[in-house]
Amino acid sequence: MPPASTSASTTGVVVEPDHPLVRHKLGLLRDVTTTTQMFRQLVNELTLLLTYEATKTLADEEVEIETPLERMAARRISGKKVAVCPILRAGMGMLDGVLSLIPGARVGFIGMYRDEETLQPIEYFVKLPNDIADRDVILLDPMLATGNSTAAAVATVKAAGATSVRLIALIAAPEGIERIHRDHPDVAIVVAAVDRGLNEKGFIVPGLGDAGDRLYGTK
Ligand SMILES: O=P(O)(O)OC[C@H]1O[C@H](OP(=O)(O)OP(=O)(O)O)[C@H](O)[C@@H]1O
Ligand SMILES: O=c1cc[nH]c(=O)[nH]1
Ligand SMILES: [Mg+2]
Repeated sequence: MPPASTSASTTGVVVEPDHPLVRHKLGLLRDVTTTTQMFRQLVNELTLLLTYEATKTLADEEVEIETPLERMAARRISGKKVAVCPILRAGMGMLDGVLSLIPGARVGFIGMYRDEETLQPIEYFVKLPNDIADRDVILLDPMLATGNSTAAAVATVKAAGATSVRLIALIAAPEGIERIHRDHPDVAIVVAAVDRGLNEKGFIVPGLGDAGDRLYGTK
């Protein structure tokens, strides 16, 4: 018998789905010979798989429905609605993947790039749903490197009233995870892989390079 209502805490959890499809697609994504077109498609597919993981803790409840044959108890997502917030640019590549599974989600945008010298984030655009305080927020960014950008984005949505925040990323460095755990221990992280670390320029190694440039064919 399923519970009448489910709602699990996501506090501080790092989920790395152990799945052959995730491993296979991530290997293709990292490969330097992968084309822009293929890269975009893989980001979309990986995001779909990670969204399945990231939404496992959304609350659901019992509802009575009628099939063509009889009445039955079904389950329906309850409680807060979702706001998806990509961190521009690279997070935009993940947006359609989430929206194809949660088509009714509201979308907020956080424009941010990291200064190449200081590795500090520079915010250049923010547009969030007015009722973000009442929503489960899913932040999207393929790369969690130093964690400076994600930490700033979490602060931005919290300043707007958000109290439930998750991050979906594709690759993280241990340094980035530590940073989020330290500054925002309530934020759950779902990531396809945690890599070895950062190089002297703050890039994740082995990583995949610059996610935004690979998504959009810049540089
Ligand atoms: O964890 P951090 O050290 O902050 O690094 C990660 C950030 O760097 C990349 O964005 P970038 O600055 O390249 O902007 P872009 O998406 O416009 O390319 C990436 O998409 C993250 O936002
Ligand atoms: O490895 C990295 C680090 C930051 N941003 C990226 O796109 N890649
Ligand atoms: Mg970039």
